[in-house]
Amino acid sequence: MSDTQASSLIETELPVSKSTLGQPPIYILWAGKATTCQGFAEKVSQEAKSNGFEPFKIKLSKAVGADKRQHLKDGPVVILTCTYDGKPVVDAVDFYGGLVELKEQGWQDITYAVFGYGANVFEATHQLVPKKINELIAERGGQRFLELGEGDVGVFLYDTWEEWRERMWDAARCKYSTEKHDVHLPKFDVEETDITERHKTLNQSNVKLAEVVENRPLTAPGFSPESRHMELRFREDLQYKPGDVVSILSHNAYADVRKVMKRLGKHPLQEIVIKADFAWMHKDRSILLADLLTKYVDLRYPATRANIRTLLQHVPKTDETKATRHALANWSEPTGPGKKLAEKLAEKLWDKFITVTDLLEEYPDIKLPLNEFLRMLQPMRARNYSISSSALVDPRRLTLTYRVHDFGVCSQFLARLQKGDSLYLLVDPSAHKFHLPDRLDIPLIMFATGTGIAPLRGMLEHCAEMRKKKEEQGTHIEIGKTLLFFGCESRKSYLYGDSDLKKWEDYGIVSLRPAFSWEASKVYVQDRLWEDRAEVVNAYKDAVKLMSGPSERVILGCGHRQAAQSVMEKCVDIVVEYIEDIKPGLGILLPKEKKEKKALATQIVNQYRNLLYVTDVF
Ligand SMILES: Cc1cc2nc3c(=O)[nH]c(=O)nc-3n(C[C@H](O)[C@H](O)[C@H](O)COP(=O)(O)O)c2cc1C
Repeated sequence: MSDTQASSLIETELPVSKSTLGQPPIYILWAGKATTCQGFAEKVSQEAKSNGFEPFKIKLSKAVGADKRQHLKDGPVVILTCTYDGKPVVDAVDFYGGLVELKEQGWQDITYAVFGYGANVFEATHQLVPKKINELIAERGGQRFLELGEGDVGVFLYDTWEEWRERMWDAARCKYSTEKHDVHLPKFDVEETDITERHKTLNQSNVKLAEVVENRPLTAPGFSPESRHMELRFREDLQYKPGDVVSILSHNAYADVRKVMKRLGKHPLQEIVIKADFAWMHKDRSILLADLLTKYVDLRYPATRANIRTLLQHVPKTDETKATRHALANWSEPTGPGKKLAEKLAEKLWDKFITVTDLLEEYPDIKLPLNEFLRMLQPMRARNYSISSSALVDPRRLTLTYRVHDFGVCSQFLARLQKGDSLYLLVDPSAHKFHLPDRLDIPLIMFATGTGIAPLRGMLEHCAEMRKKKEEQGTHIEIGKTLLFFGCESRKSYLYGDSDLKKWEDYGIVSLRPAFSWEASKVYVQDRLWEDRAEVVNAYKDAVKLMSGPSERVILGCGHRQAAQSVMEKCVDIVVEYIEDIKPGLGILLPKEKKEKKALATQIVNQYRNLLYVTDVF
């Protein structure tokens, strides 16, 4: 804060100690109830120097009596006040009373102007106090240097005030022969703190700012769970490959924050000082509780059994709380006869995503202090999402394909974002090399379920864009045709099925093999794979011919763990049936027994895992 700013905020008392700057003083006498008048006084104070005056702000209550008045003669006096029910406000009562009772010319040699504000709905007493002060001072010998200003809180209050103030300065400068000059008015200066500080606190550095260009549903209206497509635009070029992931630090929904505050009986504006050493937060840091709950902790993390034991400790041991104690004890019993029930309930915690807050709501008997609640929470965790685009299209663009989970902090946060909103995220090269092979002419076999399509969509976009770019240059690039087995619940959740995937199929990049498990035919992705196994084997054989080594990834799967497992099992069956095509010469060595055949095929499939076949499961 500059000196000017600091001084303008300070209230003074009469007599004032004047500086040696040689500027005449201006006395700003004010009294109001709320902040209106304080703001007016502050404004005059801030503008004084540039009009050649040294400002002194004084409450009207401190300007009562002859001894005080005698110090007001060497500069203009500006009086700012209002009326309540025809009467002065508390801080103006003595001043007003003194003025009414004053018999002699006590205001002689004092130059003054009054600005009053009030509401004209109070017809009978509208502006009564400022008007009276204005008249009485004149009667008591004061010299008015400007007519009364009358602001109405209902209409144009600040216009009236600004115009009056301008006239007041003109008149004051004229009377005291001061000059208007440029003084550095205290700037309304703010410094923006590093917005990525939270990311650093939560162990995430090098985040990049992106703007939401699009955030639209991919599933048909009314389909649940909803999946969405988000397009982001960055300020700088990105270097990512399809298959890479981004890491996003989200916010808790305010509804969740409010639930906690209400249950713990905390006011929304409660600030706290962190006294314990949370690993992820500085000691002695002061922070708005709502801010901490919104940004730093995960409010949707299921309660642990240790959490429930802590909750149990905070239930008073009375007869009335017996049922609560019994219920919580069932939950947290790790051994003994209650173990089975406890395990079942613990599963429920995860199935239903039951949080500490949910338990607090369910059991009002728990009297949990705030520090204990905070201690139980996990820090907000960044969530990873596969990139579903290719940087080849535009290095500043990146798309995400995500499902909105009922209990998902991050997916719900993403779903709330709108076009034009911004978001920080970390673009992280994929740890497990879930990438396209270097040679794009190798045909690929892809499996996806649900939003597992994300990285594969990016890869297909990459292939399509590569071909398009070459065509634009008048050259041709051989792109191997991908077989995409895509498991969806129904056509309503066939993500990109009628848009991008269709477009790339028409372009010869991909051959689509959707499997709809909720439709009458009930086809799962592994069923479709089995149906088309002859083509899969042919594609595999074509790929092997072009491969430079066994670590070229030609089979890529992304989706639910269970689906990936079923696909692997089907691959084993395919190897059994097509062993001679897959491993020429091995056919005759294949054992006769079905079980042993399968064991050998499983061995072969496992051999290629993470080499030729990579999966990304969730
Ligand atoms: C209870 C009440 C009584 C008021 N009486 C009067 C009045 O008699 N005359 C008038 O001009 N304004 C009257 N006002 C309007 C106030 O002067 C006006 O709202 C002003 O902005 C309040 O200033 P403050 O921000 O210092 O509280 C009244 C307002 C309230 C709430």
